[in-house]
Amino acid sequence: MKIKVVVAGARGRMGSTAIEAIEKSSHTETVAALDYKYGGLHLHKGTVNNEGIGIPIYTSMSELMSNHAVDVLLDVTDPDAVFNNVQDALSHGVRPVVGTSGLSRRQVDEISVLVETYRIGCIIAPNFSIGAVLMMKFAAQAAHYLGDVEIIEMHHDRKLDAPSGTALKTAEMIQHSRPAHLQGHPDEQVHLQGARGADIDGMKIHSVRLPGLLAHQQVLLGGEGELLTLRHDSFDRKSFMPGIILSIRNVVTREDLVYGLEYLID
Ligand SMILES: NC(=O)C1=CN([C@@H]2O[C@H](COP(=O)(O)OP(=O)(O)OC[C@H]3O[C@@H](n4cnc5c(N)ncnc54)[C@H](OP(=O)(O)O)[C@@H]3O)[C@@H](O)[C@H]2O)C=CC1
Ligand SMILES: O=C(O)C1=N[C@H](C(=O)O)C[C@H](O)C1
Repeated sequence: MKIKVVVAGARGRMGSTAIEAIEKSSHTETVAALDYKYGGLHLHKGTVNNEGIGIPIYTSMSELMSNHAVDVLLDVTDPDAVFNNVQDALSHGVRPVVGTSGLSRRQVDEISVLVETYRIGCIIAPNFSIGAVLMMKFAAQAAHYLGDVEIIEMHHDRKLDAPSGTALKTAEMIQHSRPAHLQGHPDEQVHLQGARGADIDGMKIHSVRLPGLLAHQQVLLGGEGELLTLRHDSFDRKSFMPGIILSIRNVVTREDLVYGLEYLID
């Protein structure tokens, strides 16, 4: 039996690539799209039609559930939509796999409580790319020895949130191995607001948005007379697909919340 997946954000860049990957896998199938508009229409290769071609679009989880058996919700929408979608899925017994960035720490904590209440699995993956997850793990390992860190994340100019979910998760992972401390000159003078980037425990995060980019991150770790640079590049959204399929297959086996793909890979 294939795992039945509903995709929220199915018309978008990630959603349409994910549907192709879900269809290609012998373990998964897409049964419907959850959207905020176009209910009653169908979606085929990212295009909405009224000819019944492709998967049906629903604007309510209850209506969707009364027409289809569903195991997993893949959410790749936007920061304003994701939290409601996850709450809705959990209350309908559907396991969320969340790729959407921009969830606050408080929202993640609330999702954790819901997961415990309903006792069904949920995976939140700030980055589905295995290479990016390795870069984050290596950065956390390296920060134990080289504790002065600056993160530069670079994305396409259609991205809504800054800093990226990946940069925030990287900083969070580094916080476990790096005691909080001031970096740079203690009497530093900033003459242009934002010049030194965002600050987490003294670590700096810089966000670049440009056409031509997709998703890239450098973690710079400085020591006396040396610099370690860890860099990851996603050149194609296909880089996220193995992580999505891994998450969908894994979430159906669990009853807890996983926040980060590093817990699914050794
Ligand atoms: N975890 C990971 O590895 C990755 C995560 N992402 C994240 O995934 C998200 C989507 O990225 P991307 O595909 O580039 O963005 P897109 O803007 O291309 O796609 C998002 C889609 O979601 C739709 N949408 C908005 N609100 C809702 C809603 N309430 N219900 C259903 N659909 C909705 C949008 O519709 P409309 O166009 O009408 O607004 C749009 O079609 C972002 O948060 C991004 O950061 C991206 C890449 C990798
Ligand atoms: O918006 C994107 O494109 C991406 N968003 C995620 C993030 O915020 O980290 C993951 C990846 O970087 C692509």
